[in-house]
Amino acid sequence: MSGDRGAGKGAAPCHVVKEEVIAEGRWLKMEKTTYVDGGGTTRIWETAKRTTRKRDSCADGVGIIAILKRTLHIDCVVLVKQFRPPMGRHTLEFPAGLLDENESMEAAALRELKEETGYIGEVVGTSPVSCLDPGLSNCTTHVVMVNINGDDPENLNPTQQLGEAEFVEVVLLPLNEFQKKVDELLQKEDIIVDCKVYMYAMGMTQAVAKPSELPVLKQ
Ligand SMILES: Nc1nc(=O)[nH]c2c1ncn2[C@H]1C[C@H](O)[C@@H](COP(=O)(O)OP(=O)(O)O)O1
Repeated sequence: MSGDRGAGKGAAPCHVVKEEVIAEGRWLKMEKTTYVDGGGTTRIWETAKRTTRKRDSCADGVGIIAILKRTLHIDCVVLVKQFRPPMGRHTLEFPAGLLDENESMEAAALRELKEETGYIGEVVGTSPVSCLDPGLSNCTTHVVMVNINGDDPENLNPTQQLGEAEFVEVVLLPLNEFQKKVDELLQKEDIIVDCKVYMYAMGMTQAVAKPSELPVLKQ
């Protein structure tokens, strides 16, 4: 991006001046953030934060892209459906959860996957710390890629380890038709899909799109 208002060369250094807590609960707080914008003007932003972020941690939690691999089966993406009070309805999400004190993202991902789905997996990739809704909050996550060996005896009858107030349904959708199957589920049920899940679905569709679908080759 070029010009005076961009965040690049020549822009005034944007920075936060102060953060004042306006309201605080058990899990969340709201702050008034005073900052200097790219034009050098001091402004106010309303910011939501989790109260649970651990000291020395730059992430609040982990999200898990878990692929269930079984002999003679199409690979499946492991999703969870649960009632989310802020949405007032059920959501379709990747398994996810908050980091415990001194817990690595890999350990948190495998723990949350076991708790929410019953599956035991193996970490095959991790994302850098990434923001979730930066216009609203400082919430951050690591996305952790996990493979599940569905032929392993410990994964034949997966048993969730849910807390008393947790009601999580596991949903398996085939990777090769992922976007189509998500769309079908959304048509059938009154649920809302998490943005990360739908972006993954769109990305998978794009990744397997045939060269003949390029506009220049389409006749
Ligand atoms: N914003 C929240 N409000 C609550 O009233 N309770 C909350 C909030 N965020 C988390 N929690 C509670 C719910 C669970 O008991 C624990 C841990 O949640 P976790 O499983 O790690 O994460 P999610 O799957 O994203 O809920 O925190």
